[in-house]
Amino acid sequence: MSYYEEAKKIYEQYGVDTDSVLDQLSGISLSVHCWQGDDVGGFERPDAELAGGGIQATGNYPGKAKNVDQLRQDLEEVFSLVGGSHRLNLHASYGEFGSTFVDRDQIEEKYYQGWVDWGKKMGIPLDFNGTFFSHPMADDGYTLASKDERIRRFWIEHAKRCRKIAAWIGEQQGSPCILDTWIPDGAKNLTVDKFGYRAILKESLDEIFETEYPKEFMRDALETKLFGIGSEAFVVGSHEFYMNYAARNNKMLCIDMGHFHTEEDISDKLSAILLFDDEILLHVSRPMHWDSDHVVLFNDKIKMVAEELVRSGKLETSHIGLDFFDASINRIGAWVTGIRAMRKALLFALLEPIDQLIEYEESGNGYATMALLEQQSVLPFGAIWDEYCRRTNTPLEGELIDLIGLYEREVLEERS
Ligand SMILES: C[C@H](O)[C@H](O)[C@@H](O)C(=O)CO
Ligand SMILES: [Mn+2]
Repeated sequence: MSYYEEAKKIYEQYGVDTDSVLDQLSGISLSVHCWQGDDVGGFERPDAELAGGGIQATGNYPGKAKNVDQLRQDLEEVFSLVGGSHRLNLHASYGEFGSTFVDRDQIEEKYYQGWVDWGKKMGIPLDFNGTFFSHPMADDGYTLASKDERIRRFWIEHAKRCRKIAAWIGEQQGSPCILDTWIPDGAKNLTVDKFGYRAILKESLDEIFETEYPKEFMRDALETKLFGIGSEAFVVGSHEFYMNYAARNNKMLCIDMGHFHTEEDISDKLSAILLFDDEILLHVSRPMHWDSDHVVLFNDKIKMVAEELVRSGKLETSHIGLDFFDASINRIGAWVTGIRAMRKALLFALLEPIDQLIEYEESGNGYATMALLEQQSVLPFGAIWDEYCRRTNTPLEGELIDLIGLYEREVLEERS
């Protein structure tokens, strides 16, 4: 009997059918962020770099993608090493702009046609993000909440164009494009007129959302945040702000695991949000002391998020995006590790004997609930994961270091 067959029998004793779990797992889409490949630089200008905006990429590992072709090449490598269904989450700054500079308030559909075509060829639908940072018009810390009307209008125009582009992408690919809006607006020091800034942001959003797009083409998500580098004292688009805005305006919340106090249990927020909202967008990340965007690992926090999605029965209407960027290590390895870690967490959660756990809980047998969860942690999960890799024609864990090393030597080291 194979290792998998043995493991399957063990899970059967808990009423879990591993074959149907593996089928279910393949169908869950993970939206892979394009920005791990070039440290959030984008391709608006040669050698563009992430600047300002309360986020930071640290490290200078060689081989980063310097143009769209290199990024696609890297992504194709990544997708060959991770199994299951995926989407690509594209930032507006990654368009194909040619040799002329195209400012953010001038972007149009045509700059993203190449990505849509590539996505269709790869069987990978796209999601989209407005880029409200790394730009002189964001240098004073405010974009959509700016008190400078010229700056505010510039970013409103960007946001409107992003929505139009997202709807166009969704229509072309036959799958709704999730548009995430994250703005860096906030202040390093004490801010007196918080109410005023938030009122301006609300006004900007109201105008941006005046145009309705069909749900089958695009959906809007708003990303909340507690603090950022350079916005330690005040973030306009806080959790409470967007919770209220989203609820009253029928928008989706984006919950980034790095955007809360590091001691907060992000997983606990999910059932509270999903009870009232049909959909949610997650930015799965691994904050270390701050919103550091470390590579996601198969750790307790990720497991707890995956468990909540499965236990709440809301996996179908949850959009799982990844948001990490580590410039200090092999970027392909970073991507692959993070994507696979999220997939492992989902598998781990899907293998739970939920009905039995609930039965114990409802009968007041707290010890049995705890004991059953402890048993789960020592079941042969690795055998099921290996089988998933086999069924999706992707490498086993033990093969990754060599494969990624090979790509590094053959491709990344050739980049000047
Ligand atoms: C690049 C992304 O837009 C960014 O990471 C955003 O999602 C965020 O989390 C900012 O802290
Ligand atoms: Mn994020």
